[in-house]
Amino acid sequence: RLSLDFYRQSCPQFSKIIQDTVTNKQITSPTTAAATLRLFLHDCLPNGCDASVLVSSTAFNRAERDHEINLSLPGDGFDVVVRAKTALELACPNTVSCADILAAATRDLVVMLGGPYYNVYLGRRDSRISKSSLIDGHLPKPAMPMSQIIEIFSSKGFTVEEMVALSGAHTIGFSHCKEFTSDIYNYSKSFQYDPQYNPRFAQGLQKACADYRNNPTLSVFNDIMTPNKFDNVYFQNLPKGLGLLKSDHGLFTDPRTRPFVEKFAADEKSFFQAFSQAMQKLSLVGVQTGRRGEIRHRCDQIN
Ligand code: HEM
Ligand SMILES: [Ca+2]
Ligand SMILES: [Ca+2]
Repeated sequence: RLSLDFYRQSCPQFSKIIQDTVTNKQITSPTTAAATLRLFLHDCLPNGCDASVLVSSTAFNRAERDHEINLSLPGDGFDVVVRAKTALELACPNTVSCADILAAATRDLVVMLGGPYYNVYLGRRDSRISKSSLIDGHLPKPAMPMSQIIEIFSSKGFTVEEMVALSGAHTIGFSHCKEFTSDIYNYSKSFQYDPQYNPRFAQGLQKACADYRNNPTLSVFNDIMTPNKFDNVYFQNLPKGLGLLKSDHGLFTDPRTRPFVEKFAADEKSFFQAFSQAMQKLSLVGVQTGRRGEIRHRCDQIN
């Protein structure tokens, strides 16, 4: 019951307001696109694309946002949604859901960085719950075995190829040192690193992260070659040992995922096609429509 022109009558300025907000925000804060794309994933995998990740905790409820895995979600992703919501409430009060804003803003930001356009169907409603305790097991972590990562995505209806395509999101953005230092910076093995890393890359990472215990904000680009461009270079990096996270390497070493890494590395068009199709599918996971859920007045608060 979602549709492309859901707001045609009720909020004809919808697309333009999102587009303007996103453009301004990305120009002033270039980390916004990656921040928002990851935020969208972290909304959609646990209990569907329903803006549950945007809700702030209260004295009575520990919200998803305060789950450990969500603490590193950057403020810019939340901020761009709030800005669009503020503008949309002025133009069309009580009409547009935060979940639709996040879905549409993510698409527009991917396109701004050179990624493919895909259709975002609209009419999602916002969740009336957000519980930190419901997150476990729904989001992938770099140290998980590939089987478990595949299982998380397949439980939401994604094939292995779609999972690999979605992981191409790591063509932009960055990761904090603590997400990969156990692999490149293993003191007990006297500076040995996981052999899947290119040795010079591993040394570079050791240097960049040398002080990460004192400075937990230290971070490294996911795609060291073209960190701000949405392209297929992420996949070209993996066979060279230039993947950052253990899960990135895993996509190349695991025989189930490797053929897709090779295909997307060789052919950007096929990556873009698979990514757009999988993103459109991601944007439909578990959506609430009709009279379920609500249109939140504020994206960080259940009505
Ligand atoms: C396959 C399993 C995946 C794992 C284990 C994983 C894990 C991670 C981790 C640990 C980070 C670093 C976060 C930080 O330190 O702040 C990260 C960053 C990121 N992830 Fe993933 N991810 C996966 C798949 C995906 C998918 C499917 C998407 C989107 C469709 C995605 C989008 C992003 C983006 C855009 C960033 C950069 C965030 C930023 O720069 O602010 N990831 N991921
Ligand atoms: Ca959600
Ligand atoms: Ca890139």
